[in-house]
Amino acid sequence: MSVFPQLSMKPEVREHLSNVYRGKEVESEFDKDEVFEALLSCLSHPPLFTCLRASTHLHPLQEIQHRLEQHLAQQKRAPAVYTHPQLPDVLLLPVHGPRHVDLLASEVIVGAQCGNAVLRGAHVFTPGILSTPKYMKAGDMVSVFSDVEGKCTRGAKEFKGKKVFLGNGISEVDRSELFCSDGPVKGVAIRMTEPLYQSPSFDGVLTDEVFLQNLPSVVVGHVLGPRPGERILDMCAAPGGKTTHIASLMGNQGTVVALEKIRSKMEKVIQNAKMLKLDCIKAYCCNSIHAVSSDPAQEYSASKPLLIAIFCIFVDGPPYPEESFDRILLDAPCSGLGQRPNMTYSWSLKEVCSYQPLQRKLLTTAVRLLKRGGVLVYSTCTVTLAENEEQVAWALKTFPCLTIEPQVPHLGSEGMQGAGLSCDQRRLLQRFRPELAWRGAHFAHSPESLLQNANTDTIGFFIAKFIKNGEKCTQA
Ligand SMILES: C[S@@+](CC[C@H](N)C(=O)[O-])C[C@H]1O[C@@H](n2cnc3c(N)ncnc32)[C@H](O)[C@@H]1O
Repeated sequence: MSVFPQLSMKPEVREHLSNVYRGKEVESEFDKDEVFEALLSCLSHPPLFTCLRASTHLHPLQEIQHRLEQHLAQQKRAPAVYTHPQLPDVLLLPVHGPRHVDLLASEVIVGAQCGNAVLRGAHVFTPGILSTPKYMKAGDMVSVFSDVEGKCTRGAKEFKGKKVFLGNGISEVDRSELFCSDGPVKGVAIRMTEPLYQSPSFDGVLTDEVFLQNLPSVVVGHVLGPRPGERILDMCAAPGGKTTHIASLMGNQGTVVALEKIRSKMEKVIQNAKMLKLDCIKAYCCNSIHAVSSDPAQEYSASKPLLIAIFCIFVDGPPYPEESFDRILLDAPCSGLGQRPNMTYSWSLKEVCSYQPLQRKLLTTAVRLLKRGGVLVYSTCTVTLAENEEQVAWALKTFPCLTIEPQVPHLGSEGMQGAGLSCDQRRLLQRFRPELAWRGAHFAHSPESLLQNANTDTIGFFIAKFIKNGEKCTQA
């Protein structure tokens, strides 16, 4: 059963995407039109599981699983907590839904982003609320809707536009506390008691032991394969999900340099590193395109005052000499079309297409910073060819020293056709394609049948692993 409308997008973006999935080059055992329709449907629904990465650098997985089960047992509908058969630091909680929930007379409208979070188990926090009934008081039962097209004005008392039902909850605030001149009170505004998709809220739960992370993102850390004592670069780090995973896999031994262009986001990386007790992470605010210096001494003295230069060297901040990292992760900024759930994608085709050149600049810096014999992992959470397979084809052509390598674990599908890669090359890539397993409702019966879909009913995601070979890498 599909309860939500398909992901809607500008016709030009839809056509662009449709060409990827229905293109002539694409040979498919499935009906291409059905696969494309399934993609648009599954993207507007939440994935089958909530995935938690366990802090196995601090405690054994089973201990964390046990503590989580105990914690959840205090909630009314405690879901089972499964371990993942191939990922030693993952706990999976099935998401149940869509459930039957009766509509109530009082309606609260939340922004689309807040709505997406509610579908993944969150309560409604005050900044997410756009509209409430005129006389809403703390203690009132309300139905919560998402303003999927972004048309509702903040402070409205009703909304007649397109909205999607998310479930029922109990208000913890009066309306007057939400829309006052000095901003809303902080914290939870609506506690979701009957969500359409049932999944526990993890706000403030075992904060140093579990970290909410999509399953393909956890796979990225394992594919990178960091080892204790290595020097690793995460070029686009915030909020630090993958940075902290890398540091955890290294047993907090070695150095993980985390770069992030936006300062406030970089601070989130620091917070997460602290929360998970990972002090081998060194985070800096930096545009990673400029993170390489061919001659560090010259770079420091020519472009920075001496004191800043000495400070940079002392704190190990960017820029870095060529070939100075054992492994590099480029979890690139991207068009984000694989994110779930998402009911409206508002970007223009120009915006979607703007990422390919940026990703190429970042890839170029990554290749320069990587040691010979080192590993580069490139990943995105989008489903376009241009940002995924086409980037791999471009990188192989531009940097003859790069080869693509098998990935362990390989839980997704192979890379898609249409970018000129050979069959063997595509087999080495990893694409998570939820559309291939899309069934609609999340009510599998046995744990086995449920877990069978854990690796497929995920967000849309792409991973490529490269090795930089012996020869000095000059751009072709
Ligand atoms: C896909 S997100 C990274 C998610 C992160 N790896 C994680 O798992 O938590 C991409 C991040 O790259 C940052 N970013 C974009 N352009 C950048 C650049 N030129 N240099 C450094 N960071 C950049 C964005 O601000 C964003 O936080």
